[in-house]
Amino acid sequence: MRLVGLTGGIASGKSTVSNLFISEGVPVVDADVVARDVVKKGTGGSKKVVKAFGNDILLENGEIDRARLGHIVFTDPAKRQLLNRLLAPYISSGIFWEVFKLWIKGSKVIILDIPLLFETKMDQQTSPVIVVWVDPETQIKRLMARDGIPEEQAKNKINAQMALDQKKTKANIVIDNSGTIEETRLQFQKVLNQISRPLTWKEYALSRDGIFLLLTSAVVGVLAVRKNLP
Ligand SMILES: CC(C)(COP(=O)(O)OP(=O)(O)OC[C@H]1O[C@@H](n2cnc3c(N)ncnc32)[C@H](O)[C@@H]1O)[C@@H](O)C(=O)NCCC(=O)NCCS
Ligand SMILES: Nc1ncnc2c1ncn2[C@@H]1O[C@H](COP(=O)(O)OP(=O)(O)OP(=O)(O)O)[C@@H](O)[C@H]1O
Repeated sequence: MRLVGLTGGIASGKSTVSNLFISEGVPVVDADVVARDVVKKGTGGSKKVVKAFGNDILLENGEIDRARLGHIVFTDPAKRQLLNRLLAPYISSGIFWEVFKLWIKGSKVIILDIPLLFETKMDQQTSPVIVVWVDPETQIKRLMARDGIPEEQAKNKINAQMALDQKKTKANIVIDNSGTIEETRLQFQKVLNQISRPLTWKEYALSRDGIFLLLTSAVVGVLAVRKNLP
């Protein structure tokens, strides 16, 4: 099974690219969806967040007021770190569970759409890592339009993450989503071909599965030889 990392900046187009993967039948685990599930009313995640941030962040129906919590954490780095620290274990086990279910179903390639892939070091579990890049002017325009927020708020959200240009330098594959959706689709097709081909022997040998297989074979081999020794 191959876990492919998909990341980028806020509103750079990760969901847009994820949807292209889904339309080609490649399953995607979306960390934002997992992050929403783990703070639903009554969950352990929700209780932790309310304990740390107070009842003020709750809506009348008992669900977390995401806009309000977002406003707090996107303007205060210490509060953001606190929220990240509280939710990280729930989010990573949620992602693990989604991957496990897909693995049981026999999925050979799974896309992990994780906005904070590098920040949480989850890039170490994925290969290759795809970064969806967009030029800064387009990013801010799309973010303001999508979330209906003013420029200052959009900048706060962008600055809450590792700089997109830095993410680009860490990528194995970059999709430039500054142009039209059609231009992105063309780049996507090439990436799809790239990740759908089987691993070469060298890639397999260097992958964790390959190393595991090699070590297991070595141990089994040694045990078998020792058993037959006089
Ligand atoms: C702050 C919250 C309440 C805002 O909720 P909201 O519904 O407005 O936004 P949504 O969840 O759809 O996130 C939108 C985008 O914001 C960015 N973002 C979300 N959380 C963070 C964060 N902690 N740090 C930096 N950027 C973030 C991501 O690019 C994400 O795609 C929410 O994002 C949250 O609970 N974040 C903490 C959990 C987390 O780390 N999520 C990211 C998954 S790796
Ligand atoms: N190539 C494009 N041309 C025009 N609009 C686009 C393009 N790609 C994405 N968009 C729009 O930009 C916005 C952000 O895109 P998208 O939601 O895919 O980003 P994202 O990286 O998943 O965001 P987030 O980090 O918040 O989850 C959306 O409104 C989307 O419709």
